[in-house]
Amino acid sequence: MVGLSVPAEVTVILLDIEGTTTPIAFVKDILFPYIKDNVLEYLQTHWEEEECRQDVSLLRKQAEEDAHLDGAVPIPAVSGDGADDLRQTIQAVVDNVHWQMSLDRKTTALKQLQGHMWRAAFTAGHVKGEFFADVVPAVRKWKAAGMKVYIYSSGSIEAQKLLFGHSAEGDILELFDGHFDTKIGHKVESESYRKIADSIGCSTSNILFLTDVTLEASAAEEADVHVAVVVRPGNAGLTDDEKTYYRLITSFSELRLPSSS
Ligand SMILES: CSCCC(=O)C(=O)COP(=O)(O)O
Ligand SMILES: [Mg+2]
Repeated sequence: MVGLSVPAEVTVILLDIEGTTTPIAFVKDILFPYIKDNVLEYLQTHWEEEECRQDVSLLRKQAEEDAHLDGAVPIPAVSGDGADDLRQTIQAVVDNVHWQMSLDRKTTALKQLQGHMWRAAFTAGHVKGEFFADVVPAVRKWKAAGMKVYIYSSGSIEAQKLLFGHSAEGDILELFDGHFDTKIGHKVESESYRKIADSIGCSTSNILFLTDVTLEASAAEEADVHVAVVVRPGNAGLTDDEKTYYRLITSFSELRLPSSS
């Protein structure tokens, strides 16, 4: 039978979002343009609020770390010298966000602001999370078979909960045992996967990680996590070497759990 046998020691399935559960087009054509189009107005409206202050402070710290990068956009502190100064600072934050997004950066600072901005769009029902058709039925099946299912995405945990809590298939948050984002570490660093296993309370070899990005698969594998690379319409192509080396699936339905026939 066609499919990929899940090793018997696997008790946890860890899922990436963009390119794995969800079309890249949904993120690139719906979620990201929402940020680009609304960030100026969002900052103007929420500037004095504590959550927004913290988001800007994190972006400023990130801008300091990025100062050596080509095209980096610094964010000056507000000196308190009137409306022009405030306007310039807000514009610098907008430019910084646009610059980071042009490079598809996955910094915690950018992802935190994005999560807060998407809150209004998801809760008002203007945006609904999208998943490939095989995702929800497969996750339900895995759960029924006793698997734990977690999410690990560069999108902030808050954004992940919005996506699954306000989806085209309703609120499906209950299907997941927990969520991880870049606060635990970046997805291309193997240490992140060790920390995730510690946090779940299992061994790394009890985890199967599904992702579209081979750099992430490689980092997970280095930590002794089982991996499969997910090939979806719209994903970046894989090299011939990657196609040979990694176990590939095009649908979650291809996974064969140890007890299933
Ligand atoms: C609502 S999740 C937003 C997706 C996102 O911002 C992102 O960067 C996705 O990255 P992933 O690690 O899931 O490929
Ligand atoms: Mg991905």
